Amino acid sequence: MTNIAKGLEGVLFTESKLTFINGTEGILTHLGIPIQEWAENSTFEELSLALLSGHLPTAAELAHFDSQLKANREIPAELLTIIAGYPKGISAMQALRTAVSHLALFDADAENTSADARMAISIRLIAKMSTIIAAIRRTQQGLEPVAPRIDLTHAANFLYMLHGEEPTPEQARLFDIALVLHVDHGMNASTFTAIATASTLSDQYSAVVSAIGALKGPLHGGANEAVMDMLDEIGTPDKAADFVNAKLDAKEKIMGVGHRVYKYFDPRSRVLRDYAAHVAEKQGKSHYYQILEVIEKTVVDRLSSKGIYPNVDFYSGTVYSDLGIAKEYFTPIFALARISGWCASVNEYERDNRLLRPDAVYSGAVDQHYVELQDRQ
Ligand SMILES: CC(=O)SCCNC(=O)CCNC(=O)[C@H](O)C(C)(C)COP(=O)(O)OP(=O)(O)OC[C@H]1O[C@@H](n2cnc3c(N)ncnc32)[C@H](O)[C@@H]1OP(=O)(O)O
Ligand SMILES: O=C([O-])CC(=O)C(=O)O
Repeated sequence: MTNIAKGLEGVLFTESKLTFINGTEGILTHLGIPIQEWAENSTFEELSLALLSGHLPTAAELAHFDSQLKANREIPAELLTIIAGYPKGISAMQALRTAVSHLALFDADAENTSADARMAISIRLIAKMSTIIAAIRRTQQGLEPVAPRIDLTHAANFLYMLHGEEPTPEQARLFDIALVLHVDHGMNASTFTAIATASTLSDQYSAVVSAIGALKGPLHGGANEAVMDMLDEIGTPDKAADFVNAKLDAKEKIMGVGHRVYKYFDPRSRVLRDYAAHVAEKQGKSHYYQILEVIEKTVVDRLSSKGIYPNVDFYSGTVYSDLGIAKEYFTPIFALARISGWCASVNEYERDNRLLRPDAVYSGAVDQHYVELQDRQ
């Protein structure tokens, strides 16, 4: 009997120096540094550069990278016109996937797959992703896009372009922490997809467009929006426990919980919960946070014996919602952060590339012969 690793669970296909996860103890590190330390001390810009370069950058390296990102924030005017012409009411992830593909058409070097070109395109993509997402949101609302500012951090500039007004320093920092928490996560489905595409020696844009498609699904990045749908469906905290129990009795999944690798609390969900709690406390407990507290307790009571706990998507939506972000944009925001992890992982893999090509056990018919159309039953 041949063993099949369904869902590729536990299959090791490469080495990586970027991210380590211990799923039983709920530990996540980047370059050996715990995620909690990155969240507390670092920024999206710094973690992105650390993963792209493989080391903790010096102040001069970080300043240079920051200036490169700022210089690359603008997107072509033609692309803005294309984005503004997308049909109204489309899903934000569909729009993002298409817009990044369109962006490649305006990059004369898009199909250059040398290591230097991949790095330069990575920087352009990281910088422009925020401008694209904000432009999609605003044009979908019938508003004018807001041009990026170079005097703001990556996080603050995104909120500024999205809302058309500068965030407070506290809002900008909270959003930056959320980005830091989402930058990378080992061989998750979208990173694996990006690597699989690049392993054919396809270009960086194609790898990222593939990854956006993989992130979109509700079993992966799309779960953050699905959590908010669930909270809206539940409505009030007193209904949360019954809702969860009924779902589990019907053998249905609760969104934002469970993970292929973590069989304990996802450490990112703990950081996000603390911030969500802090904001809820300050603003008078938001009903979303209160519902999540009940869901978490019910899930842990019923499913911790199966290793099912809240994941990163569980609390992120309440934090974004507190920042005035519509739920359709939660998954694009995941992409806004993960773009750095995708690019860093692709660039690392490409240094010693081998075509990714797994196999399947054939279980179909054998010894058959072609039957003429008129002779078939
Ligand atoms: C950023 C991220 O991608 S984090 C993940 C985001 N996704 C979600 O939150 C969606 C909800 N969660 C899930 O669907 C899953 O936990 C996944 C897809 C994340 C991981 O799935 P897998 O490792 O393939 O586990 P699988 O789906 O096979 O489930 C294993 C068992 O746990 C149960 N289980 C897993 N997740 C859940 C859940 N969210 N709610 C209830 N039960 C669950 C399954 O029903 C199954 O039970 P069984 O053995 O009795 O049949
Ligand atoms: O690692 C995974 O499978 C999913 C995940 O948490 C992530 O991509 O952040």
